[in-house]
Amino acid sequence: MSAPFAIQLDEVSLARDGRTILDRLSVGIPARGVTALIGPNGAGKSVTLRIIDGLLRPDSGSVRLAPGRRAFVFQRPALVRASAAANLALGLAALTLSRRERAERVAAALERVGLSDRANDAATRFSGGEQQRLVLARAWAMQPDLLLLDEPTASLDPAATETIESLIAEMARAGTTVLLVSHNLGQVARLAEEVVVLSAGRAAERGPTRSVLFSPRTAEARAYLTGELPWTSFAAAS
Ligand SMILES: Nc1ncnc2c1ncn2[C@@H]1O[C@H](COP(=O)(O)OP(=O)(O)OP(=O)(O)O)[C@@H](O)[C@H]1O
Repeated sequence: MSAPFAIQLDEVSLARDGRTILDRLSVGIPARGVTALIGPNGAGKSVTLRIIDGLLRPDSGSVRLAPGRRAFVFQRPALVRASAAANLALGLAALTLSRRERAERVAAALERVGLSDRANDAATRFSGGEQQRLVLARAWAMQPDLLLLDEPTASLDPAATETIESLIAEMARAGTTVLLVSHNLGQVARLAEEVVVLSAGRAAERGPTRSVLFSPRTAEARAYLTGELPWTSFAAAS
């Protein structure tokens, strides 16, 4: 794998029910910082994350990952019917930690997302925003080398969004490779250094966040961004 990339997809294709979902997708994700994967509904963003995580196997092409621990935060929080603390401890089960270290990490993670007083409450009864804070706390406690995020703040209130964004930024600063799927372009601008625009299962464009968001070079990226940034179309109309 070329040194600066933590993830390298080469000519990855996937079809389902006779429809092409990924079309010889080739893209490298830098080891450092946050990379955002953006693009219209159905472009193949979630499928790409699932392939990277090994949940889906492509029909052809290769996926190479730098070695290390992965954490995947789904759009809908995946929690078991147990307390918040137990859900966090489960996330740490694969790590070699003493009982005391595990308890300390669980407590620190709950504290980090402002849920210390909810440690013993049933996680599946938490509100959507609380559940999402909890799954992010679980990922944080795992100290992963690679963090895959699928619209982690969709439907969260501004305060919860802020907490989650600061956690993501902190993990990236600590050396975690972050790949973020988001339609929230403000969030993409706040967090990501690099942006990849996916369109119809191909990487239509990639580059530094500001240049992709504000000066897209391709028709696919422009079409997506015009739809997503209303002020762009207002500017064009005036
Ligand atoms: N298991 C599956 N079987 C059949 N089709 C699938 C399957 N998984 C995904 N697809 C299709 O693949 C396409 C890409 O889906 P994906 O969820 O990756 O889109 P996305 O870019 O994440 O979109 P969104 O922004 O709406 O979340 C969609 O048309 C979807 O219907």
